[in-house]
Amino acid sequence: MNIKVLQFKVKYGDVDSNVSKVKALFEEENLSRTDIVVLPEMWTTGYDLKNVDRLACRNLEPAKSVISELAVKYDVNIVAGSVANIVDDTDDVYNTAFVMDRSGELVYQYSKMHLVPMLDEPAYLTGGKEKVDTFKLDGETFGLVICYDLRFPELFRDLTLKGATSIFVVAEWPLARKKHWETLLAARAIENQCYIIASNTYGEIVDETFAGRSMIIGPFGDVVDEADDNSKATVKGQTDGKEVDRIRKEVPIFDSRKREMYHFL
Ligand SMILES: NC(=O)CCC(=O)C(=O)O
Repeated sequence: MNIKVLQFKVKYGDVDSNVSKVKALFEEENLSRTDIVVLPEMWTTGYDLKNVDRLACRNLEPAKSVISELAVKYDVNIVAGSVANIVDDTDDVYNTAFVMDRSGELVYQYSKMHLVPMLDEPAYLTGGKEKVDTFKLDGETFGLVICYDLRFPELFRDLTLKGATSIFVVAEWPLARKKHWETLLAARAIENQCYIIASNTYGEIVDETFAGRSMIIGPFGDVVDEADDNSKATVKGQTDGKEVDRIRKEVPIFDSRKREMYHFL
C-alpha cells in the first residue's frame, strides 16, 4: 500500500480554514498512485478546547462529508486523523478518529480513550468507551490510535494480536516531548514488528509548539521517511505484508511469547 502522510499547520479554532487547507492539500498532491492519505489529530479545531462545544463536529459532520467527497474524487482511502465530535444531541465531546474507504464509506471510528492531562483534555473532553479494533483497507489489516495512546503499549499489542500489520498514530504531539515521540514510535514498531504510520502537526499554535516529525517506520524499526519539525511536508512510504512476515520469522517474538506467565495479557 502506498501511503502519504500530510503534515500541515492546523489553525487554532478555525474549522473553515482547516477544511479549506485539507482540500487544497489534496488538490496539490499527485494522488494517482496513493492508496491511503493520513491527516493529524484534531485537525478541524486544533486544541481550542475552551470553544470546543461550539466548534465540535456532530456525528462527525461536516468533516465526514468533506472527507467522503475527497475519497471518491481522488479514489483514495483516508485515515482522517481525528476531530472533536459530539454524538447525537448529547453534550459530551469526544476526540474521534475516523477512516473512509475509496468509495467514501466510513470504515472505522475510534474515540481516544486516554485523554492527555498535559493538554487539559480531561477538563473538556470525554474519554472513548470502546476498545480499539482492527479494520481493513483494500484487503490489508490496520490499527489506529490517537496521540497520547502511544504511551500505552497494551493497545498496540492488542491490535497486533488481532492481525494489524500497520498501525496509524494520529497526533498533535508537542515539541517539548519530541524525544518521546520519536523513541516511542520506534519502540512500538520494533516490539510489534509492524509498520507505524505517524502524523503530527508542527509549529507554534497559540500556547503550544508542536513537534512535526510525521514519519513512517518499518517493522524492523527503520525510518522509511520522515518530515522535519517545523515545516509543511508529505511523508511517503509503502507497507508490505511480506516484509512483516520476514521480520517475524527472523526474530520470532510471537512464537516466543509466554502468555501464561504474564499478569495482564
Ligand atoms: N495530543 C496528545 O495526546 C499529546 C500527547 C502528549 O503530549 C504526550 O503524550 O506527551
